[in-house]
Order: sequence, then structure tokens, then C-alpha cells
Amino acid sequence: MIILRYSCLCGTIYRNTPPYIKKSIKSSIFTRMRSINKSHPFLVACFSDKPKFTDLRDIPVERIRNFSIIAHVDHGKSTLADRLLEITETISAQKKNEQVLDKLQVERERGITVKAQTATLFYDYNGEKYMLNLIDTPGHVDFNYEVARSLTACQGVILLVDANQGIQAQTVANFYLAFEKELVIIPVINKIDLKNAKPEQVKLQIQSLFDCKKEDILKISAKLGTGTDELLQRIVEQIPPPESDRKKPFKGLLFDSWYDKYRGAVANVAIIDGQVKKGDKIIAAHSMKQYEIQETGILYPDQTPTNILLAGQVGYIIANMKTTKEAQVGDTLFHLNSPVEPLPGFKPAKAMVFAGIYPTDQSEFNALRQAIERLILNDSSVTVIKDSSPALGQGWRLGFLGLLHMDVFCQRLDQEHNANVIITAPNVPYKVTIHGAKNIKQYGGAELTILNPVHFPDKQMITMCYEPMVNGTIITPDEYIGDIMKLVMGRRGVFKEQIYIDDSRVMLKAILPLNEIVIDFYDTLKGMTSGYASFDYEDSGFEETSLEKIDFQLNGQRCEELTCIAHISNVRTFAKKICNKLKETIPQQQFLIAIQATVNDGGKIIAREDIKPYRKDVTAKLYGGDVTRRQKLLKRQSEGKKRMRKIGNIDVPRDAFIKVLKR
Ligand SMILES: Nc1nc2c(ncn2[C@@H]2O[C@H](COP(=O)(O)OP(=O)(O)OP(=O)(O)O)[C@@H](O)[C@H]2O)c(=O)[nH]1
Repeated sequence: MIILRYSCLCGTIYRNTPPYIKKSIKSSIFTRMRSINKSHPFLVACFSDKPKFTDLRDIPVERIRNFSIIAHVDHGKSTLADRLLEITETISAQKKNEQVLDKLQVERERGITVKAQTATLFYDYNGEKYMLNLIDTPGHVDFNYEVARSLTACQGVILLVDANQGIQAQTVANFYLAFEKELVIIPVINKIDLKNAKPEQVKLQIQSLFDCKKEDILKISAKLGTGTDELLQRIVEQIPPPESDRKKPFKGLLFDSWYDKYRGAVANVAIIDGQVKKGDKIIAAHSMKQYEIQETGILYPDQTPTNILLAGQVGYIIANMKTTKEAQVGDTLFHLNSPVEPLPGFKPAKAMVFAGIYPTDQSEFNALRQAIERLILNDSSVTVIKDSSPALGQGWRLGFLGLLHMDVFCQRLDQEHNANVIITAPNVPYKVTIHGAKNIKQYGGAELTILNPVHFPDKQMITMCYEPMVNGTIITPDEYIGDIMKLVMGRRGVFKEQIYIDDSRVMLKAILPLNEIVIDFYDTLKGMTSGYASFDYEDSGFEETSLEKIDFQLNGQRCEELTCIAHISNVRTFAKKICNKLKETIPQQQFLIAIQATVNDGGKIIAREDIKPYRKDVTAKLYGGDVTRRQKLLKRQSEGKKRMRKIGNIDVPRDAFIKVLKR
């Protein structure tokens, strides 16, 4: 009652107040709400032009909807999430178009979502309050694991399709992810405000490919907010509530986690049954370790403590979990002395590319280990295996879902954890079978998985090599079919299927070696189709092949970061190309640098390039006594050197090892 009166009072004051006073009222309301939140721990305050309160216990399971927004890259997921947050007054109108759920620096810099983000909204419908838990997901194929994981906490999805671009490769992949999980799919055409929008054509594509009814397809503009009210109504009407029982013992699915500098691991949980609150003692099924809940809350969209989470809800808990092993994604949480049947968990992510990561300075090994552990808490799709090398010291072989994933991970290590690393050239995993009892004993088995090319066994002992293959899907306007066929066949691909999705766009399916697409296939495809074609792929097992290990030497010194495995058909061309690229990438130094590519463990040189010497004196042009300027230049030069890796006495830029692989 008190709350209700307070709420009405605030509302009246607020409506009749000039904006400059509104700001100070807002801050005093905020303080007041904080104190109310302490005394009434189940209340959530909503900060908008109309302050109001929500008691989480008042919302039964039947009025909860958990859903994800899925789509191809750039089709407007984050913009739609923003709009839904705005119209439900979860964020203020001033934050419009700020992409509030793209919280990471890397996401803002690159303009892409790399992390699925949860947000809770409250929505009044037919005089009743609904709790909507929205998960904004990434669109790029490299972050598909985020999408798959997010869907386990949902009963429905919004499948967004750009009204101009139409169905793209990730639209198809995401549709099948949701379809296999038997989720309700709401097809939505976005960006209808665009001048070149073709919503009717896109509607036909959706109908023909996904077997949807015409009248079920919504048309919206996430940017302008057109049609978003109707979308919210559809979410409530069509997506079922979770099948949760508040009377049963507590059972929670830990589906995401991140590291908080001050509070340790924060776990994103979907409450399947029962309830959990501050002070409760819980067990994590995976480790059977016991924790005491320090805080529970919802993401509104920032962490908002509620002190209780009830079945059907999605929120976060803080319980003094410190490491990845403790806050294991996919784990089941339950109350001490009230064990439950654990949930099946998540299928582990299958790493597509591996690269060695080493500290630039071995004294930073422990700091880097901690940084990797903390980051993995927020990105469980990365595989970590300890590795060491005579040249680079102690480090790790990390497995990623693609090159963009690897790039983003390293950028996050640098930006969020201040970790400087050396990254070796990425490679795909290979399998080989070997013969000879002595060899088998030495390698510990007859079948080996090669994650690090340096460990590729001697050719003499290999019986057979196998390389990973993918099922690729390309969607393109049909005028580019000829060029794309040439590209795919040039990359040793084999076409399987061709389906027209409307009268001018075609979906091509092909089997390709992963090694041929992982570095730059998508960029080349985009380039040759003026950006109109899209590409997605999934794992398709291993196939027999013939491989050769290539080593690279700089002035006779082997450069382990560059050792790679190539298909026998293009060993020489590949080696020559890398030597050329190295010549372009390594800066001239005061002596001649000979770049050599070798096979048979250095026994045979197959390519060579030389970098001519020159003398670099950065202060040479400074005559006279400008000491500060001279010092500044020398300092800049020494900072530049930090970004170099010394091989023998040659300085190589750290990113050279990846750059040279791009065609
Ligand atoms: N004209 C118009 N532009 C839109 C609309 N929705 C999104 N956009 C624009 O499309 C671009 C991509 O939007 P995002 O919301 O970042 O797309 P996304 O799907 O979240 O992207 P990823 O997370 O990287 O996959 C941005 O420039 C948006 O402003 C719309 O309804 N109309």
C-alpha cells in the first residue's frame, strides 16, 4: 500500500516537473528506491519517466517469457533489443541507439556483438505485468556457440531478417538451431524503413525456406520502433512460459558467467524449479562444491539485486565462485541437502582453429594464466591446452571457433586484462596414423591429433593423414554463381546442392576443407560478390588427405610461430607466398635477412626471399641539442620494439605471424 502511494505520488510529481528538476528528483528517487529495495528485497525499481515498482513474487511462472533474438550479422538484433528496452522503459529514451547490451569495448569498437547478453524487461499486457527475459545474441558464425547456449534458457526466438538483404547464411543456421530445440519461432522482417527494403520478397523467402504462414511474419523497423509494440504482444501471446515449478526443490541452469574484479565469478542462471535467495547454501553439480549465495538479482539491464530468484526467472547469482572450473557453464545448481537430477549440460564447443599463445616475457606467465582463466569464464568456447616451445617458453595452445573469435579473444586479453601476448600462426587440427611399434610407443598411440604443426611426425612414419571438413552454405544472387563455383573448386571444395530461395537468390551447399576457408574465404567471397553473398559452415568430420609440414627460417634460425601444414597440391605456392608476405611484413634491419621455407625438417629449401639491409637512426635528422625531442623519438622506437618478437637478432612484428597467412 505504502509502495503504491509512493509510486502514484512520484508519477504525479514527475509528469508536472520541468526537465532540469526531473534530474534531481530522479537521483533522490534513486536513493529512496535503494532504501526501499533494502527493506523490501523482492522489489525492483524501474527508472524511467514514470517511476514504478515490481515485486518479483507477484509475477507467476505463467507470466514469464524467455526468448532470444537471433539473426544474421547486422540484421539489427542489438538495435531491436535497445528498442524493446526503451519501450518497456527499462532504459531511458536518452540511451536510444546506444546499443546498451553491447557492453564490451571490443563490441563497441568493432560494431559487432560477440557475447550473448541477457536483460529483463517488464511489460504490461491486458492489465497484467509480464516479465520478459531477452537474450541478445551475436550474428557471426564464430560466435555460434553463444547462440546455441543461450537458446537452452529460452522457450522462443525472434528470427530477424533484414528487409533489404533477405535471408542470409546465418539466418538459415540460426533457424535450424532454434528448430532443433523445438522453440517457438517468431519470424520478423526488420529495417522496413530502408529505401531499398523488399519486405514482400523477403516474406516469400521466409515462407518458402522455413515453411511459415504469411500472416505470422511481422514487419518492423527496430530503428524507428515501427511494429515493435505488436512484436511485444506476439512474444506474450505465442511464446509459452517456461515449464517450471516453484514448489519443487531449487534447480538452476548456469548458462553463462563473467568475471567481476571485486566479486569474483558472476553466474547467469535460469531458475528451472524452486527458488534461491541470499544466504542459501547451494551445490554445483559438476564439482559438488558448496557455496553460500551472497547476492541474487536480475539484469535490468545492469545488475539489480533482488535477493531472490524464483522458478521461471533468469537472473544472476554471486556466490564466491572463483574460477572457470567452479562457475562451469552448463552446470546445475541445487540446494545443500536437496539434490536434484542434474541437467544434461551443454555439448562442448568444437574448436576449429588452434594457435599458440605465449607471454612476451616469461616473467608474465602467471599473470597471463590468470588473465586467460578469467576471460574463459566469460567465453567457455575456448579450448585451453598447456604447451611449451624451446623458442617461446611456456604457453598454451588455444582452440577457437574461427579466426575472428581468436582475434577478438586476443583483443579482449589486451583490453580487459592488459595482457601482451605472442600469437603463433593459426592452424586447423589434423589427424595422422603412424606405423612401427617403436614410433607408436614414442607417440603414445597409432592415431595422433596434431594441434601444433611443430609436432607433425616425420613423413616416413605416417600411414595416412586426415583433415577436417566443413559443410558450407553460401547464399548469393544468382549472377555470381559462376565466380563462386570457381572459388570453391579452387579451394578443393565439392558442390552438393543448389536451391533457389526466390527468383534471383540461390543457396549453394558444398563440402570444403576447413583449412581452405578458415583464413580468408569469407573475405574473398564478399569481395567478389560486392558483399552480397554470405557464408556459414558446420563441422563435417575428417577426410583422408596428403599433407606436408613447412618450416620457415630467418637467417638460418627456425621460426616456430610460422611452421604450418599444407596440402600436398600447393606446398610450393604456399611457401613462396608466405616468404613474399614475410618480406613485406618484416621491417628492413641493419643487416641482410634471408627468409627460407623448408620441408623434410629443414632438409630441403623450397622458397627463398631476401630483405636488404639499411641503417636506421631515428635521431639522424636531429641536429643540434634538442634533447627532449631526441629522447621522445628513442622512447617511441623502444615502445615499437616491445611489439616485436626477436628471432635470433631479427625483430619481427608480433602480428606478422597471422598477417602473412591472409591471402
Ligand atoms: N534503417 C534501419 N537500420 C537499422 C534498423 N535496425 C538496425 N539498423 C542498423 O543496422 C546496423 C546493424 O544493427 P545491429 O543492431 O548492430 O545489428 P546486429 O544484428 O546486432 O549485429 P551483430 O550483433 O554484429 O550481428 C546498425 O547500423 C543499425 O543502426 C532498422 O530498422 N532500420
